[in-house]
Amino acid sequence: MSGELLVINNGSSSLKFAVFTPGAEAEPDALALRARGHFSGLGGARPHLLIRDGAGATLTDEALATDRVFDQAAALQRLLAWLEGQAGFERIAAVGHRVVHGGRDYRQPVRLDAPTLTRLEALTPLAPLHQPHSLAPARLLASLRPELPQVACFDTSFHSGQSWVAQAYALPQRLSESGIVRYGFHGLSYEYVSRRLARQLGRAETGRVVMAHLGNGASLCATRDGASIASSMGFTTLDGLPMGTRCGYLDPGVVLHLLQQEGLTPEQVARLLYHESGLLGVSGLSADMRVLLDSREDGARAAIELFVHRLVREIGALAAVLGGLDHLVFTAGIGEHAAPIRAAVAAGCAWLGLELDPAANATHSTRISTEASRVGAWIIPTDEERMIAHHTRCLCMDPD
Ligand SMILES: Nc1ncnc2c1ncn2[C@@H]1O[C@H](COP(=O)(O)OP(=O)(O)O)[C@@H](O)[C@H]1O
Ligand SMILES: CC(=O)OP(=O)(O)O
Ligand SMILES: [Mg+2]
Repeated sequence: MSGELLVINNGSSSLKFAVFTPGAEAEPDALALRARGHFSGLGGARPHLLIRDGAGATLTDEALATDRVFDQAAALQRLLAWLEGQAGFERIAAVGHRVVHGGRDYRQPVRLDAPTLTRLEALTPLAPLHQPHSLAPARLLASLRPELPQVACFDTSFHSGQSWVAQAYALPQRLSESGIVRYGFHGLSYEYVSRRLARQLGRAETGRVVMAHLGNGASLCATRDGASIASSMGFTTLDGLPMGTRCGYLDPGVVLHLLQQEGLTPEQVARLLYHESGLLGVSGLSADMRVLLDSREDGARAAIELFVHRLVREIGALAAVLGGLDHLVFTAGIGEHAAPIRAAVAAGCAWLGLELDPAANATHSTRISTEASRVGAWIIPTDEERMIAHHTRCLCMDPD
């Protein structure tokens, strides 16, 4: 395939993108990064755009217009204008999108045509913060360049081979059969990190691994020799760990209580659980871990304590499912950058045989456990965009 690959990773308040040139080999590492960009603070008071070239040099670093709401749609228009001015939109040969939910029907990356887009849009209630933002750019691009191949890469695919028992809820069978099961998310990140860990260890048999993707959304994934065994996220992106603004797992009785006793509407409950809970709700201060770590307020400390407690508890549960733990891997914004969080989690995992190397942790080294540690602890920066570019390349070169 000649031409470049555009990757769009659209989140609830951010849009990340990247441009890659495919190499001769169909390997993620063979893709040459041309540029990487990040629109942040979308829909808020301080939208911002940062673009770097493949070598990391800054191409654009600007505050975006605040005289009107700068949202995902505005970000996409700005991205297209930038592409025109740079390599030229015409040189883009295919576009890969991160789509959070593939539901029951999509277990692998898929070419996006009109019926597929419609089917994926129907999954919006299961990932309301993500699904619409992922699919809107695909619709716009399809209208601007109908001949341009577009590919959807799913967060859920990596987990689709889990055993039924890892996926099932203890609900009547007809509900499980209708698709109310655990799907798991952040799969593109886990797929990439898992490959990097294998590279670090020099073998594909990575053993019993728990990966912690700790960003705005946060989840854990247990793998055995690279295959997903269990995940902390379930049917929707609300489950599992507390996140920036999401509550994580909750007694379903709380939802019933809010609806029946407190008289909240379903929309109010959704707003509470998706947007007003998690680190933001507990701290009463911020969803941003940097702000919480810098704060001396009691709320900030409580939010961090709860976040770490739930992480340690869930890592223990996944270690039990794996029958032990060989490696613990940290990734995404908090996992890659927040040394105090990693230190607290590692302390809570000492009973599993994890011994942290504090100096390596403080300097964000790749391996952060001591030589003597029975469990290896690692920081492996994620690259969802590279993984999406890889799948897009594979699908557009070989439609089977
Ligand atoms: N240096 C840092 N120290 C602590 N937390 C950080 C740091 N840098 C980023 N983070 C946290 O990472 C989170 C965002 O992670 P990221 O992976 O970029 O999220 P997403 O891709 O889901 O938008 C935020 O909570 C942010 O505070
Ligand atoms: C699935 C999910 O929560 O994604 P993100 O971390 O990008 O919000
Ligand atoms: Mg993310």
